[in-house]
Amino acid sequence: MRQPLVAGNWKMNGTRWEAESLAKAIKASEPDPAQVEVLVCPPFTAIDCVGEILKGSAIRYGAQNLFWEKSGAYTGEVSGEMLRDLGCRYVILGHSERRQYFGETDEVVVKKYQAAKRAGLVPVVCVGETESERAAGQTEAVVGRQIQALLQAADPQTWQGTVVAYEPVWAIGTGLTATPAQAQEVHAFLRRQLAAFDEAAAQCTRILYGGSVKADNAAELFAQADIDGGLVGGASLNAEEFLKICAAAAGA
Ligand SMILES: O=C[C@H](O)COP(=O)(O)O
Repeated sequence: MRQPLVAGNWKMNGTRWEAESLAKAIKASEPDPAQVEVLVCPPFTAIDCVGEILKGSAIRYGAQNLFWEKSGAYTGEVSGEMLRDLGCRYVILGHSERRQYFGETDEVVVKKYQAAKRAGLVPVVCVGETESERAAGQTEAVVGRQIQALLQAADPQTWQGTVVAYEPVWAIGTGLTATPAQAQEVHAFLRRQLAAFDEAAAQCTRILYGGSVKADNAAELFAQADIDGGLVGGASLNAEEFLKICAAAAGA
């Protein structure tokens, strides 16, 4: 039995004051942690203050990226060890926006995965195809390449906890959600890849869906057998909407 996880990716949004207000509002109506695990990933600048707000709560917080070295002359970068020092439990890796705007390759994502594990962070590794790749019938080829790059470098002994997020690029921030059937098909494909890597990993790994998840479509997505929660962008910036999505996961 996999515990549902709903993760809010706040992306590059919000002042510290706005982040505090959002965290307070989510904490005020905190979902039952026995039913759903809730994670928020503020921008680096707000991690510390959100962590303070969330003290005493079961809501987890994490980051949206890291650099793979522990420390050194890497201007502008932040290491996994620094994130742990801030109390982060999770880190999102390989988001399509990082692949698209910052040139992150599968190789870079693997290095970041290994750095997250070294630092004791739980990686949330994102995969997903573009609209043209889907139209060309390449969804499994693209998503398969992305997950295989990771699995070939990973060790089943240390995989435990790792979260995978399927985010079709064409559904991110567009209002176009994959249908539950489309999402389930890719999630089942990913779970088969995990089974070939390690049967226990296939059973335990939470595979989240991301891409225009909203309160009104969350329940039918989360009802799919291989969808274990969501990675939520825009809708995670509104506490009421985000909490409804968490409630949908709790009830799945
Ligand atoms: O990380 C979250 C995803 O990019 C989804 O974003 P969205 O919910 O705004 O489509």
